[in-house]
Amino acid sequence: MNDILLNQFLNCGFFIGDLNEDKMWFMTSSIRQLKNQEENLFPFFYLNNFFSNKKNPFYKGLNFQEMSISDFQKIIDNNSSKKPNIKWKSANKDFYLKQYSELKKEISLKILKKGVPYSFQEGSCKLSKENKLYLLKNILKNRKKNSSYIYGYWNKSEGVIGTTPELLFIQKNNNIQTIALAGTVPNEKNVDKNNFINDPKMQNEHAYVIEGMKQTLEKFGDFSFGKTHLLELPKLIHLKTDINIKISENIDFDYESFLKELHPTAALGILPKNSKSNWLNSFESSKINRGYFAASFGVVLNKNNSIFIATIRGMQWQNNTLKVSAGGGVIQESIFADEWNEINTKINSIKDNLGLHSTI
Ligand SMILES: C=C(O[C@H]1C=CC=C(C(=O)O)[C@@H]1O)C(=O)O
Repeated sequence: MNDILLNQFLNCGFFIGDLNEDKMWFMTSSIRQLKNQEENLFPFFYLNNFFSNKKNPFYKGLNFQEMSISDFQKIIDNNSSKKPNIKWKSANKDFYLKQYSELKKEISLKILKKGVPYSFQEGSCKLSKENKLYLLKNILKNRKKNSSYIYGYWNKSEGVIGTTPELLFIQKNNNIQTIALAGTVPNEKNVDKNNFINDPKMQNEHAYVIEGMKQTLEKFGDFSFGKTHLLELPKLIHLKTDINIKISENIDFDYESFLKELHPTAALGILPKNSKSNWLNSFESSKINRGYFAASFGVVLNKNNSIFIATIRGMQWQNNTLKVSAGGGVIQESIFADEWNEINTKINSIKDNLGLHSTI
């Protein structure tokens, strides 16, 4: 990547990187939003919103590259960057409490088993190119070799950047790899990992995600679940189960229909997925918009190879307004104070990852 390309990338760019594989894909230069996906346009990026109702989620630029994350880091590190001076408000507790209380009512009425309320912390700052470089440098510097994915997208007025553990799926021919991820504890020195993995509340929260995924996946083929284990991130630990699906021969796999069936799973949305409950939608009709929080984001290399993630653990912006959002699964056994703590821990972990250290 030369200086001209880097400059174009910082104006308008897309990237997704796989930390386990030390591999990333990025796209820049005259990026167009396509009306529909045309087969000969591979590779392209896909960015929808949480509800998957964006009209033109396909993006194509003139320059598309694959490189190792380590090589990309060397290029980025050679350029000067600047920490953004962000004025933060406090995290929005009222917005969270309202969702939490409504959800708890629906759970007690047995309309829902699980939901994922969220909140956010808002800040203001107009991000310059040097600021974007600073955020990029930080997510690269703070990366660990684990099953997480770095991602980013921006144009002149909006953007999102972060490091997510929430893989939606990787498609390689008729094999699909996905995960169930739910149950969280801060990764602190004295954390009792055994206690965490055996905690009945955490296990239930996790089991609900698996239950929802089984219902979706059985439509596509045979699937197998790995053993539930710990995913240890720098600041948080989660319960994770790997899932593999072999797409049935009689199904002509189409990543877009699969994505729309799968997302949001109960790790980000609700269980049951097809519930008549209006809980998930109702918070969107308020003035507060999720924007790109927990949206589906992917790179489609060709018909047989794509990778999709959910944009959690990141910061998004629109003009001068920045937002760091976080959600957490709530079930019958959940306690408000613990859940609100989890939201704050997650928000802090995101700011740490981006090098925006400050307390909330
Ligand atoms: C929705 C988020 O996390 C999800 C992913 C992992 C663990 C989760 C949990 O324990 O609640 C959430 O389902 C978020 O961080 O914003």
